Amino acid sequence: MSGYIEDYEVLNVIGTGSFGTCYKVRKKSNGCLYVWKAVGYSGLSEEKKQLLVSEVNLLSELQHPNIVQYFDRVIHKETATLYIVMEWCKGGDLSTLINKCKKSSSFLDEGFIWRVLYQMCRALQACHWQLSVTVLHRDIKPANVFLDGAGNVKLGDFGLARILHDDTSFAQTLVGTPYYMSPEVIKGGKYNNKSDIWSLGCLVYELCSLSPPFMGQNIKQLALRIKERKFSRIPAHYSDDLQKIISLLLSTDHNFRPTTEMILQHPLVVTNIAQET
Ligand SMILES: CNC(=O)c1c(C)[nH]c(/C=C2\C(=O)Nc3ccc(Cl)cc32)c1C
Repeated sequence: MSGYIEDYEVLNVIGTGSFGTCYKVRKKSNGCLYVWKAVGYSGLSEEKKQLLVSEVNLLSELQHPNIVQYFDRVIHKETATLYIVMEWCKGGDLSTLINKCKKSSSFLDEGFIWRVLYQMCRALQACHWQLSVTVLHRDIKPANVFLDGAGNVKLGDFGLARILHDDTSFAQTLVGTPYYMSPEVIKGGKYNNKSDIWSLGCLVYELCSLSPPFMGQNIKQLALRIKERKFSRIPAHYSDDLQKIISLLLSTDHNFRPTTEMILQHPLVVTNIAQET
């Protein structure tokens, strides 16, 4: 399905993510709110343009309560812009939530953090196994996790980095600081499903500590910290169970990192999620 830009009323800019600007829009035919991400494709080869459209078509097949739903795509040839129309998440993103906690010197509730872990695992499970091909998110971070109005946590903004940028290696990460980059990718290895699990571990850690587990003054120092895998315990008021599950997700060897299924069935998760529902 492909719509037209005239189908939508642009309300305001809500952010600039990887490879594009996001706008809050209203669809004229039903009055519903959506977000569209404007991605310029003028600099892409014909092959990459086809890849981009097929990638968006693949993502539109990903239908899951914990994945931001792709609804439509609009190709505006006059400006060589692809508009990707996605679900409106009225609760905003986790990066904004973390910044609010920092400003108010407060912490997120442990129960909320367990719910984020659980629902993000469900989202990754769908990405990794639901379709005929494995979809790796490749850019899990607080700014790409959203909250709807019903307490659901949603993974969004699938970094189209693999298409829009040739090299997603550590050294070539041009958009932001790669705090969540996994050890195997730093060493030049292939990004794999377990790399998403590492990033999820970094995300859960940051929800607790309001800072990433690994930081550095520069890319080189950050890479060293990640490879050394030394990180402080999450704040003392959070449970040992949460500390243990984060430590498991941050296993240096990706072979020892659990799959989404193993996490969802892990006794620590089952016990703590049962208390939440
Ligand atoms: C302060 N943040 C907001 O107000 C906010 C709200 C209420 N929603 C969003 C962002 C999105 C949103 O609501 N749906 C989205 C789908 C894809 C992407 Cl890349 C972003 C969004 C934002 C940034």
